[in-house]
Amino acid sequence: MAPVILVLNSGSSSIKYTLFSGDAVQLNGQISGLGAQPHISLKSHVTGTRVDRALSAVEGSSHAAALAALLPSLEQELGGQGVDAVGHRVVHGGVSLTAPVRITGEVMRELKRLEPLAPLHQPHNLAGIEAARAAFPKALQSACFDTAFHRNHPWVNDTFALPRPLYEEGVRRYGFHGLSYEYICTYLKQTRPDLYAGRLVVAHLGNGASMCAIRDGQSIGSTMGFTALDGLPMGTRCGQLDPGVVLYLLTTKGMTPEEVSDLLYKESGLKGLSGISQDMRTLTESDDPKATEAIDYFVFRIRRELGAMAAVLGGLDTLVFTGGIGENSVLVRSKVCSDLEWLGLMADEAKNRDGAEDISAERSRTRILVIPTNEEEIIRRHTEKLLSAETISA
Ligand SMILES: Nc1ncnc2c1ncn2[C@@H]1O[C@H](COP(=O)(O)OP(=O)(O)O)[C@@H](O)[C@H]1O
Ligand SMILES: CC(=O)OP(=O)(O)O
Ligand SMILES: [Mg+2]
Repeated sequence: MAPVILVLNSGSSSIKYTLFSGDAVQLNGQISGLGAQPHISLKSHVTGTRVDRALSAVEGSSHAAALAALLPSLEQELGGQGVDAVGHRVVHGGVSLTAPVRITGEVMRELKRLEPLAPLHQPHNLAGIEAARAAFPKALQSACFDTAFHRNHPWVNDTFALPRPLYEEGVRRYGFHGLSYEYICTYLKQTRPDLYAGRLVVAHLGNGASMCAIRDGQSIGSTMGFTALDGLPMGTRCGQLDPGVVLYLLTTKGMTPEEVSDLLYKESGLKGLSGISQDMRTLTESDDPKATEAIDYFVFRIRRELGAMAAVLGGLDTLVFTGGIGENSVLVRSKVCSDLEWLGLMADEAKNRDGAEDISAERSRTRILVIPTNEEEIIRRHTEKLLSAETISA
């Protein structure tokens, strides 16, 4: 029988979920607006059931409560069939968790220790795990890490120029969005092996955003570092910042560490620059010059990193756009790709507008692709492997 696997991607204000039977999606959806205006949407690809409603304040009061609200629909869908495994996206795996694992007490302790390094994500990832353990006590629970994809990147990309003992205790550049990069790599390997074998840059542009230089399916360098604050500006995160600014905020301005953390994680990026919104759609529709400036800064940083990555790779064969903005924003893709003929890169504006997978102009030496990411599918594959390894050894 095909294993039944539930995949949970618990974010700061949302839980995205997909129920798989084997590799077929049986049901998917998300609970959004946790802590504000909680809402559940769900679509069954088997029975056609749809749910689209606001959750009550009680149902939306925590990740556990929200998962409990989802259970009746899941149980109805399963019709008495059990869930064999629950696969979780976990943003930070640190130095030691470098591959998907079955979640044990020891794993949970290590993940908890890493919470300060991913305050927007890790506590919610762990809340999702606790809730799933209570709801599906017999199922295998697996953790798949955003950091794992980068663990073998070169040392020069792994370290900061700080005294060595700090590196030894784990102050390193980890890199994130690894499940998304892994998905793009497996997709390219299957569909365009020639491009997979070349010099590749993937721009994962969502609410969180990062870029990764890839060779033969291996991360060579990424824009995110010790935490998911570094690199590109994001919805509410600052991206690359002179550490002197942090010292200034703490000393001259006398801000507390919590205030600085909130400023850098929740009030900066597109939201901080525009003063309007963290949402790229809202900024694109706005005619306020600050919205345009926020988009321009976002694009400027992407182009800067693209140049740096092309230098690290010794050239560029393929640029892939993915993530909510990368997949949907015609404007951002167009601005990123403008005047890059020197890099052999030219977009075809009609293809860009029409939603083609390959949006490069005929005479572009570098291919420009738009590929929807699928972190859930990667988590399913890893979880299924753990499940079958345990069945064999049992
Ligand atoms: N049609 C669109 N045009 C421009 N931006 C879009 C569009 N659809 C989604 N986005 C942007 O994608 C971002 C969310 O990306 P997503 O990858 O879904 O986020 P998350 O990191 O939370 O999973 C938001 O900034 C949103 O505005
Ligand atoms: C790591 C990270 O930034 O994740 P997300 O894009 O889901 O916020
Ligand atoms: Mg994301």
